[in-house]
Amino acid sequence: MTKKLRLVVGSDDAGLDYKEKIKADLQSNERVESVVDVGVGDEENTAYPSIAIAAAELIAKGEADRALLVCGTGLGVAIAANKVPGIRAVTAHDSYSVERAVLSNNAQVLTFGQRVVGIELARRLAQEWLTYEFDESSPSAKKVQLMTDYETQNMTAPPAGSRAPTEA
Ligand SMILES: O=C[C@H](O)[C@H](O)COP(=O)(O)O
Repeated sequence: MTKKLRLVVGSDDAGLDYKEKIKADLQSNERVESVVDVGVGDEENTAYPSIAIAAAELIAKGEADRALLVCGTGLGVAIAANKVPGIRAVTAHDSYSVERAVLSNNAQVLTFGQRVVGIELARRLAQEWLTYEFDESSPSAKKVQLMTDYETQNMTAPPAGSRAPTEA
C-alpha cells in the first residue's frame, strides 16, 4: 500500500458498539492516515440513511478514501451509500468477499451488520480490508468502468473524481 488511507466510519444506533470498537482498531493501524466519525454518538438515533450518505459524500467529494459503515444488517447503510454518485458500497462478512470488494469491484465502502457477524470476525475483516488496493491496470478495472460510465451517462452532473466515459 503506497498511500495511507483517509477513512470514514459511521453507524446507526444498531451498529454503534461495533463502529466504536472497529474505529479504535483503525485509528491505531499504520495504513491509516485519518479516521472521521460521522456518527452516531451515544444516545443518538439518527437513521442509517443519513449517516451512510454523509460518509459516502465525503468520499465522492474526494475528502476521504474509504468508509466502514455498520447498521443492524449492513444492508441499509450499503443501499443508502450506493445512492451517492460514484460510490460502490458492499456488505461483506467473509474474508474472500472483503478481498474481492476491493480487488474486483473497487468498492470504497464496506458495511457490516452488528446483528449478523461476530465482533472478532468483523474486527479481523476490517484489518484485512486495509491491506487491499485496487489495481487500475487489472482486468477488473474495465468492468468497474462500465458502472461509472452508466452513472456518468445517466446523471446531470458527473460524480466527483469520475473519469470520462470510455470511447466505443
Ligand atoms: O438496514 C437497516 C439496518 O439493519 C438498521 O440498523 C435497522 O433498521 P430497522 O430498524 O428499520 O429494522
